[in-house]
Amino acid sequence: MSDNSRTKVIVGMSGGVDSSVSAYLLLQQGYQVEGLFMKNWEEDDTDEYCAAAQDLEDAQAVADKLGIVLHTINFAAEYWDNVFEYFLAEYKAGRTPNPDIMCNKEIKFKAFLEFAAEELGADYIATGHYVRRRCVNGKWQLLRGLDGNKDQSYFLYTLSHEHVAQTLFPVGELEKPEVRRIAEEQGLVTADKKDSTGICFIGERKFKDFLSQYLPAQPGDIETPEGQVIGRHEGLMYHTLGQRKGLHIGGLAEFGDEPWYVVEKDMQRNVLIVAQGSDHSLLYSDGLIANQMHWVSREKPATPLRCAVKTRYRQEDIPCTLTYLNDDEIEVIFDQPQKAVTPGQSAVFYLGEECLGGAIIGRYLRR
Ligand SMILES: Nc1ncnc2c1ncn2[C@@H]1O[C@H](COP(=O)(O)OP(=O)(O)OP(=O)(O)O)[C@@H](O)[C@H]1O
Repeated sequence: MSDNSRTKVIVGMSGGVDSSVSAYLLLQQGYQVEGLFMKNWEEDDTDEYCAAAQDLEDAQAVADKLGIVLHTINFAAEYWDNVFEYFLAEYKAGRTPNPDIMCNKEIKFKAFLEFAAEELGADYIATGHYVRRRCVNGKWQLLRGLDGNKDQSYFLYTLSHEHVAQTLFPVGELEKPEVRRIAEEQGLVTADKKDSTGICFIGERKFKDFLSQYLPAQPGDIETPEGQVIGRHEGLMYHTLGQRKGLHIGGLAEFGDEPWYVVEKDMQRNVLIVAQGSDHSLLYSDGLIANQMHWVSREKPATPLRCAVKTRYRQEDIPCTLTYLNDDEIEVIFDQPQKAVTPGQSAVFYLGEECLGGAIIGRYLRR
């Protein structure tokens, strides 16, 4: 086994089970390990939602149990400027952003990485993400996590091969139940802690209440694709393409009982367009246009490229063909039409186990 005792690793410790076990595994592998807890969101006085204080307490308890130092850092200003402002601007433009992807790009693999390397003398950083890496011809590739249910590569496609070279992902080689088992066996307080869900700064609050604090809502009509007004919405930003829940349409005798789905947001007219039936043709797209294309390898592959794409986390792979339209914009054509392709979300590309990179969906294509 290689001698890791001179290699310093700073583990991002969130107070969750995955990063707790990551720290433990790195110690087992003989590294010099220290933890770093980040605070990215300032709560207001009455905030009972964000569990950051509890998370810090848990991270500290795990660090104490493992006998490692836990540092703390506040990146709330960076988070606000680079993640939250983006999140608001996207919603304002009628799109559905993914702040976790931006957080990985701007905070974990920028602010955190720089701080760990420059201030804490890290040779590597580590996180509890379920992804793996491999070195091919001197270049690091990002791979899906071994546990297909937990794979988090979708959220990490903005990494470069240099980022991947500098980061260890100890739990990416394990299945989640095994991670919990290790935590239990080692008596870590996080062993049974629930996985975090949703967007961290929103927590368990109602999304609508949260967003309305920051963006003024503009009510408008709900129309059928034929232009018949069948209801009112409270603001387009509260709705996502493909959404069924929360439309409050019903009891329209002439339309029958089939549920309604959002098929378009007409930003210019402030109209929400809905259609009936979970298989309505307007829910499907043949492809998409995306921009801000990023390749983990930083080298543009030759296109057209046959690969697989995910347009959402936890989606099955969709076989597709990717073609460049210009330096930054791509067109993706699916082999089979797909439901609810959503502007603002990311399209992430794979070749087998390798996550190649991704781009932000600008619009869907319908023939
Ligand atoms: N507040 C934080 N401070 C330090 N590192 C963090 C923080 N939040 C997340 N991370 C790092 O990013 C990884 C992935 O974060 P994510 O929010 O997806 O948590 P997770 O997959 O539920 O993992 P965990 O069980 O460790 O919380 C974590 O495992 C951890 O290494």
